[in-house]
Amino acid sequence: MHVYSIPLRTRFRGITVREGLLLAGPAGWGEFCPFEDYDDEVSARWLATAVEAAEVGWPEPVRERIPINCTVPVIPAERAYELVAASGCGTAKVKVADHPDSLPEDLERLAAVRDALGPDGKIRVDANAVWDVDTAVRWIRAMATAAGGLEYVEQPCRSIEELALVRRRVDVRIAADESIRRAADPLRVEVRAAADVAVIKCTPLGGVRQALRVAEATGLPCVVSSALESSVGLAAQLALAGALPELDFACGLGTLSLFTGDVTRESLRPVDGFLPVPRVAPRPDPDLLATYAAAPDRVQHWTRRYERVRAVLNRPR
Ligand SMILES: O=C(O)CCC(=O)C1=CC=C[C@@H](O)[C@@H]1C(=O)O
Ligand SMILES: [Mg+2]
Repeated sequence: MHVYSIPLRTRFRGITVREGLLLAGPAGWGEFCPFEDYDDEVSARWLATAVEAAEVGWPEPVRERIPINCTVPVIPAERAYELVAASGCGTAKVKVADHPDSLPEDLERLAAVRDALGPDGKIRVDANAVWDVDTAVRWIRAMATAAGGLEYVEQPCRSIEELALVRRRVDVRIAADESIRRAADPLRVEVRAAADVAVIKCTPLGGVRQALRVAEATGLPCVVSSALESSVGLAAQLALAGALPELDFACGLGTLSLFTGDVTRESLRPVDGFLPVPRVAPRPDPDLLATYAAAPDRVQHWTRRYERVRAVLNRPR
């Protein structure tokens, strides 16, 4: 087992350094990387994903390559333009609503992203559940205008009921993310009246097979999106995108561009807006593991966390 610690280029989801634990088994490498605010019960699903990769492997894919969206964090408009123009992606996902007065900056960033993508590009936004219904309706309309059209808006409000109300009042598609992955039972969330698209992440859902079941249960077209993994964890997400029966949208798996480094020489960075579907996770490189080795106290933290969560996962249910 190895614990990595890789600085991010920009703050994302409130963090500036990404940490995770890599483990190896007969089927390959897996990654256990729940964010710090997740307790052991929730983290058990994240561990199940790592264990599936290391001990069982993934189902056969039905496609060989996945279209990828570039992810635009909360950065100034000029930097957003450069990031999107350099990405080679035809779709961009823009993080918005980072603070209560963010609207003017968000609109500027969206206009810059449209300039970089050109008229044929697709732009989606992610509000991470911060708006109430009226704010969502107002801001989505303003953002759709500034962006010259939106492909969808991801999780504008917290509850499924609120998503349904927003959906009736705007003519932009709604995507559900937290509503699915943070549900007590993701197999039983009723999102069809509240959303047009389901965002599915195998890392927090308990593995590729479980994520395929959740995707089917939503009854919606799906987008696979990252949980900010190294290439080892991203490989599982690509296996999911490769195995979904239908895939109509670009996937949010280009997030290594947010990292300053990686644990493998075969980094899963998109080329011309696509990533291949790997059969196994890329092998970590000993020198890179040493470069990005976590400090001893963090290794101890992750080792203890792993042991506690393993006990939760092994508990008879
Ligand atoms: O979907 C993407 O383009 C990138 C992934 C992404 O946005 C996220 C990754 C990790 C944590 C989440 O807060 C965030 C999301 O909300 O989708
Ligand atoms: Mg999201």
